[in-house]
Amino acid sequence: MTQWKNLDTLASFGELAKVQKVNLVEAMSGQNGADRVKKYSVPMAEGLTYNYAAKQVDDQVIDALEKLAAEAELSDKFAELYNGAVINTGENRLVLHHLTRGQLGDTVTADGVDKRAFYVEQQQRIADFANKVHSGEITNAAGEKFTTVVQIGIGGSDLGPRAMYLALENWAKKNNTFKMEAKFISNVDPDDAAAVLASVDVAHSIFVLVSKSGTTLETLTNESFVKDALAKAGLDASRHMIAVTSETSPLAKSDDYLAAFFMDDYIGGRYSSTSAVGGAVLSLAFGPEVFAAFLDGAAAEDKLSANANVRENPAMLDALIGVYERNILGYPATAVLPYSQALSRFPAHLQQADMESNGKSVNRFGEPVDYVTGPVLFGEPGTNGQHSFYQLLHQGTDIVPLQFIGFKNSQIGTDVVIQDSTSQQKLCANVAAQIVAFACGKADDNRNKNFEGGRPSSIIIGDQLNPQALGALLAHFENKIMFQGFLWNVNSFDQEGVQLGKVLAKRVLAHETDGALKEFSDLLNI
Ligand SMILES: O=P(O)(O)OC[C@H]1O[C@](O)(CO)[C@@H](O)[C@@H]1O
Repeated sequence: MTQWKNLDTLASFGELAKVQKVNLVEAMSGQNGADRVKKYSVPMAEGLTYNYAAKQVDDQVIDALEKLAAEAELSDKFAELYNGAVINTGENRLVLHHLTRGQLGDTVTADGVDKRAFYVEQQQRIADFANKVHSGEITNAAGEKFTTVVQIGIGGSDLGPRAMYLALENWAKKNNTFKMEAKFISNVDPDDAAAVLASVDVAHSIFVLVSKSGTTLETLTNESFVKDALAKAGLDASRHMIAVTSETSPLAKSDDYLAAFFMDDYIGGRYSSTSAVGGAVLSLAFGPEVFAAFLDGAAAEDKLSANANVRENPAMLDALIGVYERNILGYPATAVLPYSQALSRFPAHLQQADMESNGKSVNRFGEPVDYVTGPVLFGEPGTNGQHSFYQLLHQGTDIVPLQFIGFKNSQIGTDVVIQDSTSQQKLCANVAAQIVAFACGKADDNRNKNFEGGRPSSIIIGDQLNPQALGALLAHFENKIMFQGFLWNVNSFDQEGVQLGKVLAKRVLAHETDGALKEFSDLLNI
């Protein structure tokens, strides 16, 4: 059994603080920089590479981080997690999202069933269902094929699947595996559902209601919104809706759905993209084979994450460097910057994955911690972000460590040569330029034009964003977040912080308010 200890009680953390800090401007300038780019690079799965040359680390720092990983028992804790320990202590639950994409360790039995077999069974049921929809065996009441899939869900039941869909939409079109367009309704803002419904042909749409708990206010409200639209169109909602939920949720018992597919309480919402939550919409949109390839990529990356050798484990290394930046260097935030339009919603997904997991002030035993935990995370695709918030990143008073992602090839392959370079080359040139500009800066006598440099970044580089690479990328970040939670000794798998707002909103709707809550309710005309 591993020991769960606060970060600041670990001797190796004290030692880490004493290691000489790296001067990133010097480290990344001239031949030094060139050598570091070659040296500080580690293979990920599916042809991806994690390069940390422009991070504020050197061999001494990495040695100290290795000791920290060993003392914090990161590898052993991961093994306990995938072998079925109750890692989510807050909710007394196992944490099994890795099992949705592969058998990493022992057979895990819970609720009397082999959990890997359960997840595979659900994948198979979804695959059969999707194939029947595509072949026209399952149709609308008029016997016509469904052409669009609309997912209804919020948080983890929206962000991951939506980000993954957008990431692969153009790839699937280019590779002739695109089956159906997908749309997403998430916000309880009525304009969200109304606009999506106005943009689809409801008679040929299949709606996927996704809610693990089956009780989320926004999702149930949007379900009613959709049912109302179906009824107004003279359609039987139960011929147009499927549900993805846990077997214990109220939705599981309902006859309102054409079919129901299951995840369980051991899959956190923000870790559910590789479960039935992502599986239904992605299998319908792209075919089950594409979803299977995505799972393969995630499984391959999980295997690397199980390697106890920090220098060969990109997720663990990334996590350790992130903790070094947060707790020793004192940086408050991090930005995820994919130079890939297809990853436009990937930062939004990671925002939930990271901030809902590690935005905690108490440790696993409910005791306050005396150190900072999860950073603020934000991001947008490059090069768009360069024309937006990069000013602050280059010359602002805070140093924000950056996580770039880039691909050598586009997904569609259509390109144009302007001024001797393609758009893809321009995209890649920009990310290379940004890494060096952030790290090295540029001295100028005019202070307004001076760049201090010393702003750390890493980059994940791949050949092309395909289903396998996307799976590996997702698993990398999920595992990074998990390792950081282990280091901070927080429970990364509950989210009590979202409850208070929900309770107060219910009170407002029941008109049970006083004080400031009543005044704001009045101001908003509720
Ligand atoms: O799938 P459900 O149960 O509707 O939950 C949706 C989301 O709500 C949250 O519980 C936060 O409010 C997330 O963690 C979760 O992803």
